Formats: sequence, C-alpha cells, structure tokens
Amino acid sequence: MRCGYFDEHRCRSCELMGVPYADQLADLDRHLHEALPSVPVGAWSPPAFGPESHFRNKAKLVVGGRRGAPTLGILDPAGHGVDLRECGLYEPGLHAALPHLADFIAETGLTPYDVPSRTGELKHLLVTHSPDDELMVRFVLRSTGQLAKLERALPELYARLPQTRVVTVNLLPEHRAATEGPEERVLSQDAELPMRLPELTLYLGPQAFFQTNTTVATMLYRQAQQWVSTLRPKVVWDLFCGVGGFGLHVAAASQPAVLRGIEISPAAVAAARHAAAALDLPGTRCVFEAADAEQELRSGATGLLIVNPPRRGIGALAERIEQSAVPHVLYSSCNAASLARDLSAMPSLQPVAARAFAMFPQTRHHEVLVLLRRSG
Ligand SMILES: C[S@@+](CC[C@H](N)C(=O)[O-])C[C@H]1O[C@@H](n2cnc3c(N)ncnc32)[C@H](O)[C@@H]1O
Repeated sequence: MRCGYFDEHRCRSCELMGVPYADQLADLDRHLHEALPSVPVGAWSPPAFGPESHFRNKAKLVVGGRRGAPTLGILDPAGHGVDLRECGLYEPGLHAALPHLADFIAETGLTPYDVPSRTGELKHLLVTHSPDDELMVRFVLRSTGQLAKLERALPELYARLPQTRVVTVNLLPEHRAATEGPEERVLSQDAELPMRLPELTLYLGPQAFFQTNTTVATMLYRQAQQWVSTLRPKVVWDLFCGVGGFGLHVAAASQPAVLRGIEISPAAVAAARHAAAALDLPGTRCVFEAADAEQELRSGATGLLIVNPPRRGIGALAERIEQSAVPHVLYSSCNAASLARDLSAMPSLQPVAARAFAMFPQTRHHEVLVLLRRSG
C-alpha cells in the first residue's frame, strides 16, 4: 500500500507503510513467536489476514481548521489541524461519508476547537461504519454551547447521509489528550448500530468497544468457534465480553447450557443482551452482567473461560484462573507483552493452539488468540 500523506510526512501513524504486506505478516508471526516462548512451535497456525487497505470500520478524527473550513484528521506538532479525509485505511462506505460530514460541519457553522488558544467547540468526529453500510456519527464537543445548533441541523445530516443510523454528542469539557468524555447524549431515534456479521448481529452503542477490522474480527470469532467445537463445554464464561462477540459466536456453534458474560460497561452489557435475545439460542441460557471481570471468577468455576481484556491484560485474574479447576481458557489479546506475563502466571495451563490476526495492517499492533489446556 502507498499513502501520499505518509510520503509527504503529513501523517506518519502507519509505521509499516510501504513495507510489502507479505513481509508485514511474516514479521508479525516472528514477533509473536519470540514474545510468547511458552507456545510450542507446532501450536501456531499461519496468521489470519484480510485486505491491507480499506479495512477500518471506525474513524477517530480530530477536527481542526476554522469555522466554515474544518479539517478532519490529526493535529500537527503546533496543534493545528491536518486534513486526512482521504486516508486509505477506511472502509469504502466510511471513506465516502467523510467529505459529506466535513461539508455538514462547515455549513452548520460548528466551531472547531483550537488547541493552542483553547477556544472553539467541536473537538473530534468519531464515525463507525457497519457491514450494512449504516453509520454511527458522534460529535465530541467541549460544551453544550453549540448543541442546539447541531440538533437543528440534523435533518440536513440525514438528507446528506440517509444511511446515518445513530447520532450522538459526547462531552469532553477538559483540555486534555482524550478522544472522548464520559457523558453521551443520543440525538437520533436509535442508540445502537447493528453490526451484522455472517452468523449473528451484534449491537454497538456509542461508547462500546468493537474490533476495528470487521473482516478480521469475523475470522477471529470463527477461529474461536473451531477450536472450541471439540471441547463441548456445558458452561462458557466470556470475561471482558464487550457487546458479546466471542461468547455468542462460541455459544451459537457449541450450544452450552449456560453462557455467562461479564463486562464493566453497563451499556455494552445491555447491547450483549439485545444480541442474545435476537439470536435466540434455544438450548443456551445467556446471562450478561455488568461487573469487574477481575473479581468475578469463583473458585469452583468450570467450563470454558474466554478472556479478551484491554491492553493491560487480566491482572489478578490470572492467579484466580490458576487456582481454579477451569480446564480450558481461550485468551484473545491485543498485547503480546501482557499476554506473556499472564501466561507465566498460569503455569498449569499450557498453550495448545495459537494464531496471529492481522487486525491492524500497516502498523505493529496485533491481535493474537491462544487456546490453553490445564495439564495434569
Ligand atoms: C478488548 S475489549 C473486548 C470486547 C469483546 N470481547 C469483543 O470481542 O469485542 C475489552 C473489554 O473489556 C472491558 N473491561 C475493561 N475493564 C474491565 C473489567 N475490569 N471488568 C470487565 N470488563 C472490563 C471494556 O469495557 C471492553 O469492552
């Protein structure tokens, strides 16, 4: 893949831009073999990958520039906007929507936030694109000062982009390097974006986590189904379950009696319940709860444990798993360093299968799935 923004030094975010994709995949595999020495060489499957460009379902854009002429992209070192709306990582439907969103912001007269002077209102534009070509559009504002103006202009947004399903405002009053704040106001009728995957539909709320590469996420869930298919667990735990992707895919394929999902975000839990109800698995009781996954596992727990934590890993949960009788763990990680640390804290569980997933081409970020089996 080539990128003009990269070549012109306007954006250097994609550290591997210009490296042939086959070399990127080979390097990813080599890096994971080295970072995870406890995984036997024979346990690795070749990396799973999708297209090297036009794969991102989500754009996180800093809004810069001035009223009537916004930029959508990043900030330069002086804090001024650099427009990257032609970035080749975005899915085609997302790429096509960005000029319309820029025009909408310009015509509505929303004032981009100016970092050096700490003035203005619109800080970020967060856009998610679904497999059905629908959009969730989130405006991150400094205050509610221009909220009424935005609400009045919504018919114009729907006229320009009729595929817009969810529109929200997120409030980030502080001057800090965060993408969004805790307060979200839904302006549209719908509050969730349906993400229709080949086997089931997940529902994505504004602040919920979803893998950024829908094609590779589908491969990841399918791999989980395949590895679990011979285990036939009666109980499946999905810890850090988000909107339910792993647990529901595995339950749909393996029909356990119980699927128990634990997730810290109540909104994500509500979305997972929605997906479970829509999927309607007659033989499986699906229970999703908002709780701290690191504290939830009881010592007598059995069945299959799926964990898919944030970058920091599973923390104190590793010791609980080690002390439990859980026979199998399926660990999906976006950070090989924390995964390696967690594996060494669970010496009774041996890696029996592993695979890299090229979730983030053009960068060194990765996803890796490992199946562990209790020995002895
Ligand atoms: C990498 S995402 C995994 C989401 C999901 N498994 C999927 O396939 O999309 C990590 C999730 O862990 C949640 N989380 C973070 N800390 C948590 C905690 N202490 N207990 C439970 N969930 C937590 C986050 O809200 C996020 O949804």
